[in-house]
Amino acid sequence: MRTLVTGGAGFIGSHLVRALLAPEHRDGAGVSGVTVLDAFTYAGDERNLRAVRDDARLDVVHGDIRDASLVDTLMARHDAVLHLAAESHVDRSIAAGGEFVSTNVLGTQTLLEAAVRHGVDRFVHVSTDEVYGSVAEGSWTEDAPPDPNSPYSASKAGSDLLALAYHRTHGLDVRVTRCSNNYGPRQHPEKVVPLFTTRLLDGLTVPLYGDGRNVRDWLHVEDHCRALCLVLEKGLAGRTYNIGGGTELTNRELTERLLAACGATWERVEHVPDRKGHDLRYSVDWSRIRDELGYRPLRSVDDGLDETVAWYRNHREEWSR
Ligand SMILES: NC(=O)c1ccc[n+]([C@@H]2O[C@H](COP(=O)([O-])OP(=O)(O)OC[C@H]3O[C@@H](n4cnc5c(N)ncnc54)[C@H](O)[C@@H]3O)[C@@H](O)[C@H]2O)c1
Ligand SMILES: Cc1cn([C@H]2C[C@H](O)[C@@H](COP(=O)(O)OP(=O)(O)O[C@H]3O[C@H](CO)[C@@H](O)[C@H](O)[C@H]3O)O2)c(=O)[nH]c1=O
Repeated sequence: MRTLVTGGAGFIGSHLVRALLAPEHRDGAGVSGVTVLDAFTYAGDERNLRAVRDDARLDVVHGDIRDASLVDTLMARHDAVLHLAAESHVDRSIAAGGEFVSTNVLGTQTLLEAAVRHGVDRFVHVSTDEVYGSVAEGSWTEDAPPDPNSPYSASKAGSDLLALAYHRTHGLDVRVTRCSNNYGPRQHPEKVVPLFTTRLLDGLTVPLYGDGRNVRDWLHVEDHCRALCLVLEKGLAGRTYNIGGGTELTNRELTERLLAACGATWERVEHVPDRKGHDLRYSVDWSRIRDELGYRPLRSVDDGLDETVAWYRNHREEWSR
């Protein structure tokens, strides 16, 4: 199975490419080769793929998912698509939403059209728990209707609905995943874990939004990538799968752990005005992927965060952007 990974030079995409090319994974996923399609925006980075760049099974194409002609040419040569390319940062979508609609909605639609035209076997659309909106208590199942609040999450919800519509209308084998907050090595320092970690290691303060009581579920990027491989191998057409990490933390609790791991104290925390429309809590019920596909997270947040901080400490100079 020749697999096209969009956004494969980004944070999650590059971990996924490494997982797909790993020897222990080769047979299970039946992946014979991987093509990365990535526009190398500010979020894409050649260094993310350094570990696999000499692998003959990997082809990296610099290009845009909105380029219909390029997408058509590539789709003709692939059996499966793992679609991760997106504008991914909520704060940027609040500052300017245009690229979010353009890449996340229109880019996804461009890929879906070409996938139908070329009879692609499987199309895994990687989405987010943010499409459900905030939940005060309990957790959203896959049956909850989308109710997004930020321009980012609205653009992702639009792309999810389009993906499912191409399944219902054209019979395309689409599988949608909605995961919680990823963390791990090589994440862009705009996101809270690498932002706080790199700033603390550099002796700077960290900006905690509002009262810091917002809750996120934390998912190690390697657990997420294992889940995506399971969905690619064993998922069902037209089905949506929530993916969680199993540990919810308030931002204050997360900050506390990062301060400890970096050897810093609360004096380094700056309380700054809240994010506009800041969702209080995200939480997904991921029993479907557990019961149907056998997924469970293997990485504990305690070890995972410590390892992540250690990674940034060990790669500080190389990774300063
Ligand atoms: N990071 C998270 O916690 C998280 C959680 C849930 C879902 N997701 C979703 O997972 C996917 C990957 O997220 P990430 O954190 O790795 O994002 P990222 O910002 O690190 O990477 C996105 C990649 O997409 C590429 N890209 C952007 N626009 C493009 C375009 N028009 N054409 C081709 N490539 C383009 C970028 O160059 C980059 O390499 C996204 O779809 C995101 O919505 C992320
Ligand atoms: C950047 C930043 C963030 N925060 C807070 C806001 C959030 O409550 C929490 C996490 O913020 P971020 O790292 O930006 O992640 P969040 O907005 O939850 O969105 C992430 O997680 C989503 C999944 O839930 C993904 O779909 C998004 O692509 C990803 O960016 O930390 C701060 O307090 N200070 C900051 O400087």
